[in-house]
Amino acid sequence: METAAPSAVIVAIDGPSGTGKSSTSKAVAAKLGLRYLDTGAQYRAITWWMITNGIDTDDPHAIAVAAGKPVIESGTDPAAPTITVDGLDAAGPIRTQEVTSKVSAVSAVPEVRALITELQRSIAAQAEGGIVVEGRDIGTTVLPDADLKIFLTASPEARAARRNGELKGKEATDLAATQAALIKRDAADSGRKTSPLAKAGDAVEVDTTELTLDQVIECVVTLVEEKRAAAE
Ligand SMILES: Nc1ncnc2c1ncn2[C@@H]1O[C@H](COP(=O)(O)OP(=O)(O)OP(=O)(O)O)[C@@H](O)[C@H]1O
Ligand SMILES: Nc1ccn([C@@H]2O[C@H](COP(=O)(O)O)[C@@H](O)[C@H]2O)c(=O)n1
Repeated sequence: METAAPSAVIVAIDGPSGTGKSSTSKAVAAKLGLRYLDTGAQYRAITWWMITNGIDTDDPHAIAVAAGKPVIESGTDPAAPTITVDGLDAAGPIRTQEVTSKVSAVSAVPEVRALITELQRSIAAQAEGGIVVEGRDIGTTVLPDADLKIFLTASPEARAARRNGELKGKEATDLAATQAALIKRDAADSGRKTSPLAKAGDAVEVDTTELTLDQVIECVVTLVEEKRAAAE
């Protein structure tokens, strides 16, 4: 007798910066044979395009006018996610401090959000076996009908320590400065008018402060498996 393939499942993972969304989402998708979409990378990519094309990132009107110009493509293999802008690999350039400091202003522009949201929905719709999509507004706005919504949190201290662990040897690692920068970005992302960073009413909140990454992954895998079992 043939065993039926598990049903396609759409998982939305949101939360503030440094809570473990990318690491968790990639690992969960890989373990469960799902696709993976990093929506922050898409907002970073459009921000990088604005910077390299001389658009003033403090001018929402200029950003809105240019928003439709870049072609952003995301590869959704969790083992090797990709991001290109106009066919160019943007994976490195989108992680610079300059992009990180400007991305909240660019992502707050409604025209940018409308375009990127449409792109995200079309990628999710094409993921036949299911997908894990991570960001800030996935459960609330992009995929409000997701099968499972998770909202990751962690204390600012834990998040800053994790970020500094990543930067060690590459850039200055002033813990207080790292913490201040991530709190500032969260405040901008939570305070914008159009689809701010927020927990969906039906999301499961997981505080990762005292958990290892493996424990968070295991917790989310279990929640997905429970959803799948309930749907059978
Ligand atoms: N539970 C955890 N315990 C310890 N370190 C963790 C944990 N979860 C994630 N990390 C580490 O913290 C760092 C940030 O994680 P990650 O990039 O996944 O967060 P994020 O929420 O996607 O951040 P951002 O929104 O800023 O992209 C990574 O170096 C990751 O390995
Ligand atoms: N759904 C999302 C995802 C991200 N953003 C914006 O992009 C920034 C970068 O996100 P990272 O996850 O790569 O750190 C983030 O600070 C937001 O400004 C968003 O608006 N919506």
